[in-house]
Amino acid sequence: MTHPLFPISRPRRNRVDEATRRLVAENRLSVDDLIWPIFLVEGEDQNQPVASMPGVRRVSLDRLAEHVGPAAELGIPAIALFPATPAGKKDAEGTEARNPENLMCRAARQLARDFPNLALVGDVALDPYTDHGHDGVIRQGYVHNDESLEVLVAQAVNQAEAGIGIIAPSDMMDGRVGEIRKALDARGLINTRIMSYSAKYASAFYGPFRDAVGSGGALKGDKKTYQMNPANSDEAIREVAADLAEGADMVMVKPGMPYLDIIRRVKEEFRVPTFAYQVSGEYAMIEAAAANGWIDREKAMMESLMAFRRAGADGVLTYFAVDAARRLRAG
Ligand SMILES: NCc1[nH]cc(CCC(=O)O)c1CC(=O)O
Ligand SMILES: [Mg+2]
Repeated sequence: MTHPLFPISRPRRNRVDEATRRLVAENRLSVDDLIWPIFLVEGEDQNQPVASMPGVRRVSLDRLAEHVGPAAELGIPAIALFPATPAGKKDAEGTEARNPENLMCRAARQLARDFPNLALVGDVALDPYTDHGHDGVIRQGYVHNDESLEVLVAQAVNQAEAGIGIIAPSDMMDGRVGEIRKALDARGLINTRIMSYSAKYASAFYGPFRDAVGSGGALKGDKKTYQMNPANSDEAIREVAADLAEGADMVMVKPGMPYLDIIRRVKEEFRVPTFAYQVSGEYAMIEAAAANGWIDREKAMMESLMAFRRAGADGVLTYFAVDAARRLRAG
């Protein structure tokens, strides 16, 4: 049985050549949609490869301008900063997070000076600074919500005062967006934006990232008492609603590709700026398959990024940002 409209209707007509395909394309990916996560390391003249993330580097501050320059020139609007902290600067309370001279703050001041048009996204969570690798402080074996808030707020204010324009809490403590907003406003930082990792799942896809920042080996247990259960979807809607009510300006879903359904639901429900994080494990999978010759790296990269746009994401944090921007600029 053929479709009753066939052969009058032939869906393939609109796919017949490149010009027509371009005309009828429903979604577009642009350089404006990209946020590039970068890793910072202490020391001098450091540009270290991350084994599980081919092409991704950890750089010291004296090599930072050279690292970030191409992204700025390509017009990528924002970069997200992640510090690798030496073991000697970690403790149970994440004290280094409040140090105005910590690596992240020094990087922020330098970048704000060298690249004034580049938005800086600061990850707020204690895992770079805790010797147990958790995102908050531990009391009686439990990541204590309310006591963690105090440190996270101090961390957020510290970053904002160093020039981070977009504060991105990734810790998943309850109430942190509201407390951070209040503290920023109290200091007159009314235009410091909050991009909340609202629906962040306890995921196996963060493995290579924990390698990159050196928090993986340290992590005791898992993050299931604060990050979301991958089985849940309605809960993501409640999390986003709470963060928006507390003052989040933008929300994020993380990881990305395995959670496109969540992005779609969040976008449809709230119609607010919604971002996806294509996380380290997703990047590593594409790179590994490409290195084996099993998939075409560039095509898989561009297809994965378009998938986020189609799902409803306004932008994507992706380790592919620079390569994708080059590709988009080339036309
Ligand atoms: N709060 C820390 C944080 N911020 C971003 C990522 C992961 C990013 C990635 O995998 O690319 C993580 C790891 C975690 O929650 O353990
Ligand atoms: Mg929450």
